Amino acid sequence: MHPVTLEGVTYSYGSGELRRAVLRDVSLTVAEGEIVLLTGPSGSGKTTLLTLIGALRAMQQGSARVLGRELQGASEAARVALRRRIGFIFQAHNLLGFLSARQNVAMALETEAKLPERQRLAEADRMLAAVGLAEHLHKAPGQLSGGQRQRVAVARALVASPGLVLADEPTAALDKASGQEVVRQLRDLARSRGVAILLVTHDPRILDIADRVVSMEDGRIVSANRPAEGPAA
Ligand SMILES: Nc1ncnc2c1ncn2[C@@H]1O[C@H](COP(=O)(O)OP(=O)(O)OP(=O)(O)O)[C@@H](O)[C@H]1O
Repeated sequence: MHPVTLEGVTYSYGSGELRRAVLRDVSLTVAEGEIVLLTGPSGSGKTTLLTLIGALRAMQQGSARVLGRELQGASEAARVALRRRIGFIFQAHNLLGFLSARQNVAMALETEAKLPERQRLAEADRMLAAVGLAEHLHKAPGQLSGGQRQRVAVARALVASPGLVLADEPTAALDKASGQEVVRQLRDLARSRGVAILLVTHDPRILDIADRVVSMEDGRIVSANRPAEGPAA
C-alpha cells in the first residue's frame, strides 16, 4: 500500500458567501521511497494539501489514506497519533535556539517508546553524522549556517523512522548549493529507508532532484511529470 493515496480531495475555507474551494478534486499517490515535489503559484493550495496529508487539519470531502490510516472522519486522537509517524520540515527550521543540534534532534524521539536519554542522544548523533554534521553536535542553531540548520531539521524529521516526510519550502532561505545539498541528503536518506517525501517548493533549482513533479493551479493538479530530461540527479 502506498504511504499516501488521495482521492477526490476537496477543501474550502470560510463559510456562507465567503466559502471558497482551495482544493478541488485532488487525487495523488506517493509511493514508498519516492520523492514528489509539489509546485505551483502562490495560493494554489499546496500548503493546504500538505497540512491535510499531515493530519494537521480535518478533512472535508474525499478520501486520504496516509500510512495506512483513512483521514476522512478520523478523530482528533487518531490524527495526533498519525502525526507522530510523520516527519515535518518547514521553511523556518523551527529548531529551539537554546538547545544544541543533538538535543533538537533527540527531542523528536521523546514521544516514542520510552528510550533512555543516552540512547536518544546516541541516535541523534548518528542521524546528524548522516547529514554531515558530526563535527557540530554541540552547537546551538545560532552557531550554524542556514544550510546546516536545515540539515539539523532533516535529521530531526528522520530520526524517529517516519514512514513519510512532509516538507514545506525547506530551501526558501538557502542559496543554491546549500538548498540542493539539503534536498539531496533528504532524498538519499529517505530512499535508503523507503520513506516517502512530499515537498512543497517554489524553488526551480531543486526540481531535478525529484522522482516526480506535481503542479497545482487554482486548487487542482494540472500536471504530474517526471522532471525535465537531464543527467540523473
Ligand atoms: N486559514 C485560512 N483561512 C482562509 N483562507 C486561507 C487559509 N489558509 C489559506 N487560505 C487561502 O487558501 C488559498 C490556498 O492557500 P495555500 O496556503 O494552501 O496555498 P499555497 O499554494 O501553499 O500558497 P503559497 O505558495 O503562497 O504558500 C489561498 O488563497 C489562501 O489565501
